[in-house]
Amino acid sequence: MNRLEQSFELLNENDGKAFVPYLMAGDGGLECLVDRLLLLEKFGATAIEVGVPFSDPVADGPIIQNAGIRALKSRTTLKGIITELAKARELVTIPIILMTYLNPIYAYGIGAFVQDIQNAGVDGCIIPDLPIEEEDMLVPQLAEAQIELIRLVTPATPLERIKQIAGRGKGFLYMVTVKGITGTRNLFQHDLNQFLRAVKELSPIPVLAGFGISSQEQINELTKYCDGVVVGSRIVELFEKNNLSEMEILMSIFNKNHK
Ligand SMILES: O=P(O)(O)OC[C@@H](O)[C@@H](O)c1c[nH]c2ccccc12
Repeated sequence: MNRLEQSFELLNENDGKAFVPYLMAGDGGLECLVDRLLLLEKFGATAIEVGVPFSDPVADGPIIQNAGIRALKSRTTLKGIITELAKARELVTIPIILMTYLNPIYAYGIGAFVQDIQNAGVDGCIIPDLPIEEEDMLVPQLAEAQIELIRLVTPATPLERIKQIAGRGKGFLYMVTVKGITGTRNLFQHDLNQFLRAVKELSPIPVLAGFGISSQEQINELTKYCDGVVVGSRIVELFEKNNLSEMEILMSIFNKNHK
């Protein structure tokens, strides 16, 4: 069983909810990546989504776009990130999910990419611009390397397609909460809970909500209807401000040491 499946099994046994923070690799310099991953693990992360900076990040809002620009300015490369992740794997026990657009993988070479991330102990990938119709170019190799592709559905995805997408995955289904880009928001569409419930019903694997989540209130509300949350922009912002105490507070309900 893959590390991701294991983590979710453990959560289920304890009636727990998952917290998956996102960070941009190379923001603040690639040399701080391992320490940041360790910190997120200590604060109670279930798994960590590690973003690869890219020049045309079509799904990203301003906070993550800017983090990507900072990372690219400090000359972060996919190769460099994978090298750091291999070091992290010796210390970090929770699953690592690499989030990248397709283009950097393509430029790296698909075979080399899969082999290198497998050696680095990566457990999953999120590739937002890889539709299920095109998966064959990559997913068989990932499956062979025991790396899960985490697939996304959004409020614009028809129910029939949600069923199809959810039925393919093993790790978790990423439920995008908005028809839009990443970034903190105060309000969600009023029918979001209904949508979450419908997705949850259709999905044989855990469902995590992401996009626009930045407060404990939002987390408490959303996790009534799903198995956990992904938080990106808020975490990126707190790392940038070096406001680690606020990060610890945001994650405190997930930190078993505090219970
Ligand atoms: O930043 P937010 O609104 O908290 O959303 C999570 C998100 O950042 C992270 O999962 C992510 C960053 N870039 C992406 C691109 C596509 C899908 C997901 C992502």
